[in-house]
Amino acid sequence: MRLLIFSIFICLAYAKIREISVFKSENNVLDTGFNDGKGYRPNWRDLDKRPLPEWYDRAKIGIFLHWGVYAVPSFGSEWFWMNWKTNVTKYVNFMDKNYPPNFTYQQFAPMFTAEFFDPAAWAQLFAEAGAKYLVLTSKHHEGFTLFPSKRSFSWNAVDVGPKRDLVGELSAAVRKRGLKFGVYHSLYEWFNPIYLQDRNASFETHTFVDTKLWPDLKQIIHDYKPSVIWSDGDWEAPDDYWRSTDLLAWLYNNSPVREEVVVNDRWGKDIPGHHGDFFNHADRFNPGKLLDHKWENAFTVDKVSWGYRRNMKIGEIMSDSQLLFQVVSTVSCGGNALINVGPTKEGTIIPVFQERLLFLGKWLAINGEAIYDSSPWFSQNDTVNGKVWYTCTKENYNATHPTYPPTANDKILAIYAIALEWPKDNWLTLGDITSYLHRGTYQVELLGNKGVYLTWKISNGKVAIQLPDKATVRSKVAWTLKFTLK
Ligand SMILES: C[C@@H]1O[C@@H](Oc2ccc([N+](=O)[O-])cc2)[C@@H](O)[C@H](O)[C@@H]1O
Repeated sequence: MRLLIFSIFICLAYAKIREISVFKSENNVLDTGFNDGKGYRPNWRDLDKRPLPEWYDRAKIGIFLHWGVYAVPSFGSEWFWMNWKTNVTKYVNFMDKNYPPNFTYQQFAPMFTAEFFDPAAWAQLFAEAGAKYLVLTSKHHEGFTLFPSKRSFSWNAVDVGPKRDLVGELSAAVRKRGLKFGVYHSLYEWFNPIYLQDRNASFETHTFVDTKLWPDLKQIIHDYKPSVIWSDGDWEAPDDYWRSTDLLAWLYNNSPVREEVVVNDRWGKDIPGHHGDFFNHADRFNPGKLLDHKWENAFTVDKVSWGYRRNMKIGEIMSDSQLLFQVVSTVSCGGNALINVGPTKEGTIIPVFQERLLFLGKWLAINGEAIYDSSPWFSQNDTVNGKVWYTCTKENYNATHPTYPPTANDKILAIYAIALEWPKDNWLTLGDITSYLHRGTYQVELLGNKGVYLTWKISNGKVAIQLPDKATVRSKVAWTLKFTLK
């Protein structure tokens, strides 16, 4: 009898402890799904053990879209509202000059018309660009949602502006083209009074997180099943304010996307670069060397802004060669490239962005075998020729440690050297691959010129490879040599 009472007591105590790792959302309890030793516990040590879902490392190339009410003024950047309200001169002047005195940011929303938004055409563009996934801003710091949030009355794309579920339509369209669909989601909202209340309480209350943030994200996850959650706007508060580990445990254990979802690293102050399936670190992060964790270089074709700006100048837009430098150096170092463009309020992607993306797609159609499903090789950036970056492909490629150099167990199928500059005399000099070519067991060809084997000469630890006549070469801007065993 005493034993029985004791065990009942233990059970009750256990149930009480469990409650702590579980939190309540609007309509139901968000159970982290950790149960009886199964699943991930809501702590970073446990969450960090999760293997990276394979598709993500294989994909390498994604498209990022920053689309919201800021596309209406389309001036400065997607930080328009904040910059204006904090009296940054150029924004104040822009408003004084072009809008009546009492004009509010909310009044921009009906002008976000998206009348030309054609999700199938966008999806075709992204597929032709060679992208394998798309990340769309479901909500930026302004709080406007591109899906019908049940908690963002009259501040979402179905109630005002486009009068369409932009997340729903685009997710369906890109999936039809075989791309994975992901969402960017800003944790904080600049001017949300409930968030500001929590902030005023030194983040000791979690009302915003419990009644807005996680219910909205759950709505997104249930309705659109995103393969990427690209979190942002985390930096004002620690991860325990956001209840990040609870959300992630639920996401990994219990959510409908638990098999294939990947998340980035922006889950609270000091978390970036430490936790998450892949690391973004800072924006436009590109370390130029191997890292020991999967990472992603998120960068923007308009070098000044993530959101669309009507007054862009051509010199502020990445050139084809700058774009390829980012893609090639990133993939060589084990990263993915997430390439951002800002659509217009009318729902178009302007021709100069289309042109850059289609250029990339044409380059990948020839050189893609050095990019997709590739792994880092022993050397990343050639030590003699700094314009050359290496990748390789492996038999039994597995993405468990996607950013490591090859090990003794790896069978390398091909080594690729991608040159970002064509040598004036047609002889490409390399250092790091020289010892492989001594043996006479390798053959070298240029992607796009299949079956044409190139000759080389070795001296002083360097190899000079004779390239074909440039007029016969299909790639522009960057060229890939493929080294295989004969
Ligand atoms: C993708 C971008 O993310 C954030 O900006 C950041 C966030 C983090 C860093 N960082 O860690 O260096 C820099 C800019 C946003 O504020 C910005 O509007 C855009 O959405």
